[in-house]
Amino acid sequence: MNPIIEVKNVSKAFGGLQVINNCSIEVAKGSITGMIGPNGAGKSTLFNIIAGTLPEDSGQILMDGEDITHDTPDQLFHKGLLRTFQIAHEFSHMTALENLMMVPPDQEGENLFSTWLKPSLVREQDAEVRRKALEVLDFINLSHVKNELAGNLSGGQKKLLELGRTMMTDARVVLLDEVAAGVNRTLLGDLVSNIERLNRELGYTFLVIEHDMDMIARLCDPVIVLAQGQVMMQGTIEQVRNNPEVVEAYFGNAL
Ligand SMILES: Nc1ncnc2c1ncn2[C@@H]1O[C@H](COP(=O)(O)OP(=O)(O)OP(=O)(O)O)[C@@H](O)[C@H]1O
Repeated sequence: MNPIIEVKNVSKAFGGLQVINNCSIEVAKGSITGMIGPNGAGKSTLFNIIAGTLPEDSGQILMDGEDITHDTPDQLFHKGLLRTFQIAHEFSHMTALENLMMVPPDQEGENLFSTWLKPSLVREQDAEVRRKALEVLDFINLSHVKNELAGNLSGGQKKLLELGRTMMTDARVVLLDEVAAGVNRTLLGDLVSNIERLNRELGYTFLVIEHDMDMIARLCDPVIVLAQGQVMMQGTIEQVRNNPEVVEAYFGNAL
């Protein structure tokens, strides 16, 4: 396997609570890797550590063999490692199109000095960003709501827009945290097929935390089961479902 992300012996405690316990995982390049586990298993904590928003106590994280353990979220963004976030409150007053156009870093148009010095360059870049944003809206099937305020979109459309935001940069690895929550079944289908297309057509690698087992089953291979801050097992969803220890100890009849 050719890992794009390697988590090596990472530990994290909150006060006296050891939440991540010498945990190691590998995410294969080009995979859609799922991460499941009972409440409190440490999934979000591990995500936050990988995404650079929470410091680990010990251990190392590599991306394509390069040490990214101490990178900030901004540095990771520039390296193509992104995490989807809910559309922040301030962005809910912007249209879907504007939300996408906000994403690219280092936009010349945002720099007053360059606006004044190189107006034609800024206009060209604005046009380019707009063209890309329209393409992304088309890809995620949201063209019909491009001028709608993001705050007025349905839960599922917001999730699609969040996914679209990752397409405005050259993402390589996308961390998805519970994207299925609150999304109706029809839009969930759209979301799943868009994730698959991004994976297949643009080569995105995904690491997905999800409680929705249907979504995990449709999308993810392999699936990592986290329990008490450690990997309990890793395998196909079938192997996970057929592992009596996993089922009995952690999921009851949920699988
Ligand atoms: N900032 C924090 N301070 C103190 N304890 C925390 C903090 N963040 C998480 N925890 C604790 O760490 C443990 C793991 O939480 P985490 O959110 O990583 O689990 P999870 O697997 O994502 O759970 P869920 O499926 O419920 O989202 C929990 O007991 C939680 O209460």
